[in-house]
Amino acid sequence: MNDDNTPDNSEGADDARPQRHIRSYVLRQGRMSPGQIRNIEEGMPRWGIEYAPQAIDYAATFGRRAPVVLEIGFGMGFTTAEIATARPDTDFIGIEVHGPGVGNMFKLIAEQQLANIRVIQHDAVEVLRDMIPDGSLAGVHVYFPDPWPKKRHLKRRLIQAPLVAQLAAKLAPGGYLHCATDIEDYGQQMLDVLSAEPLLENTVDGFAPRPDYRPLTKFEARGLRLGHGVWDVIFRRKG
Ligand SMILES: C[S@@+](CC[C@H](N)C(=O)[O-])C[C@H]1O[C@@H](n2cnc3c(N)ncnc32)[C@H](O)[C@@H]1O
Repeated sequence: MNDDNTPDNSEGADDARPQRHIRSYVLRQGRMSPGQIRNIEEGMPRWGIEYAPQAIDYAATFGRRAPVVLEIGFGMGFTTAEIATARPDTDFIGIEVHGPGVGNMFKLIAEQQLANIRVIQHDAVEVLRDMIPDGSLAGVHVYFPDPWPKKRHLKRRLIQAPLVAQLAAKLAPGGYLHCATDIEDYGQQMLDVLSAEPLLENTVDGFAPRPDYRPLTKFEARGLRLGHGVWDVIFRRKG
């Protein structure tokens, strides 16, 4: 990632190594301020979940039984905090690889005393595979995933058939998968891939109107400044 957390144009040093799966990000450590480092050191033991190849016990993690919504790639966490504040009866697990974003998420949790957010700093693909039980989620949010606009980078996009099949399997019947993007062809890709997943059905005909519960995200605002449109895609698990 570049410093502004957008994909850069290089292939990244990790491309030469054998990989278990194609990464949807290139990790740049970026410049972590002492404050951000402190936020992570203080936040991780309280609201962090360390990656481990072991299913998360939601009740033990949150100290209650409530619907659980997973967010992939929360960026700086502002949207996550706003949604979690508006939905106190739902628990949220946010996954993000970018250190400054994770630090900021912990800062927001501490400042706003948000009891219903936990954070995992790890590749979402591995977290899904190893830590999220099948049929356990009330919803999944994937807001403005890295667009990877160059043709040779399209394979890095998150929303592709194998991941969507995995996400669908993690949803409880009736649970929803909500993706949004400001890149038109990625929006169409989202609609096509979700439509082709047998476990899912569209909540509307085609693209969804932006639902009230989704605030403007940082990357959405950036896209709007650049004159982009916005495409929301919301499907439910059948059954
Ligand atoms: C373009 S930003 C959007 C951030 C935020 N959702 C927003 O709308 O402002 C995409 C984020 O996804 C994160 N990301 C990309 N691939 C990821 C992965 N496999 N696991 C976890 N986070 C990932 C990136 O680090 C980045 O912060």
